[in-house]
Amino acid sequence: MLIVDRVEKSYRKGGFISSERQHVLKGISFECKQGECLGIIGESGSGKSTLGRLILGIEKPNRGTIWFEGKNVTDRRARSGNISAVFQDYTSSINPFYSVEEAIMEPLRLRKISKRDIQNNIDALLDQVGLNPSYRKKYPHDLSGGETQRVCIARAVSTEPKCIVLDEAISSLDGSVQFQVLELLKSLRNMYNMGFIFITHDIQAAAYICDRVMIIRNGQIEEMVKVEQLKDVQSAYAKQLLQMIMT
Ligand SMILES: Nc1ncnc2c1ncn2[C@@H]1O[C@H](COP(=O)(O)OP(=O)(O)OP(=O)(O)O)[C@@H](O)[C@H]1O
Repeated sequence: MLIVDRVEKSYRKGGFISSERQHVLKGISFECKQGECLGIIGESGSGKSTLGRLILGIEKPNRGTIWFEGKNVTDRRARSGNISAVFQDYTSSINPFYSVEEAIMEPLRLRKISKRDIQNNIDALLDQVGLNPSYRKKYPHDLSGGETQRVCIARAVSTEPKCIVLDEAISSLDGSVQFQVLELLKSLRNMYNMGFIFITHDIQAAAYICDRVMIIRNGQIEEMVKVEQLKDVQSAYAKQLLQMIMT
């Protein structure tokens, strides 16, 4: 489904006049199957979010290609409705002037779906994320963090994408709410057979939801392991990182 092929990304260091560049991703290649959940773990600044943005097609790689079902993700038609995202900062993910229903409707409006179907969809989506229809008319300031993130998730699944990039999507939530949202993601994944790219610092959350985990270091893949083998990682760096995250 998703093929990341020798992707490189660099940014200009120190403003527009500088010719020096910071190489953030240095030849990343991996594949992700339909319905698979791939965790991405790494130290702060290792390039996880940059990789997430490239998969979403928000930014372009300097070298290499990201293919989604045979099409380059930089082509909007390849990703439209097929790949969506949930970010850590749910407060800025939703327009504060949009009601819950308007926020969920946003991606659906771009598709040729009748108004009536959209309305019916909203109730079903709210139900799937554990919110009752009374939430339709609420605004972000009326919602708790967990409820807002549920709305973001409802919006992300509204087009029934094949893949969702979740970038630290549960990190800003309290412990018990984190678990509820993880459970929700797990059940939605089974319901829609969608794949997740799960970017996180939370090894326990990754172990709970992911099939495989990629450990990234300085813009390169250090190790890729099946979740059952997380405790048997090979490289000294991966061992140290996992130890550090767990304590
Ligand atoms: N738009 C940008 N312009 C310049 N530098 C950037 C840009 N985006 C990211 N970087 C740099 O790229 C590096 C990797 O950033 P990235 O956000 O991908 O790391 P990360 O692994 O997601 O970190 P964290 O866990 O802290 O979120 C950082 O040094 C960051 O400053």
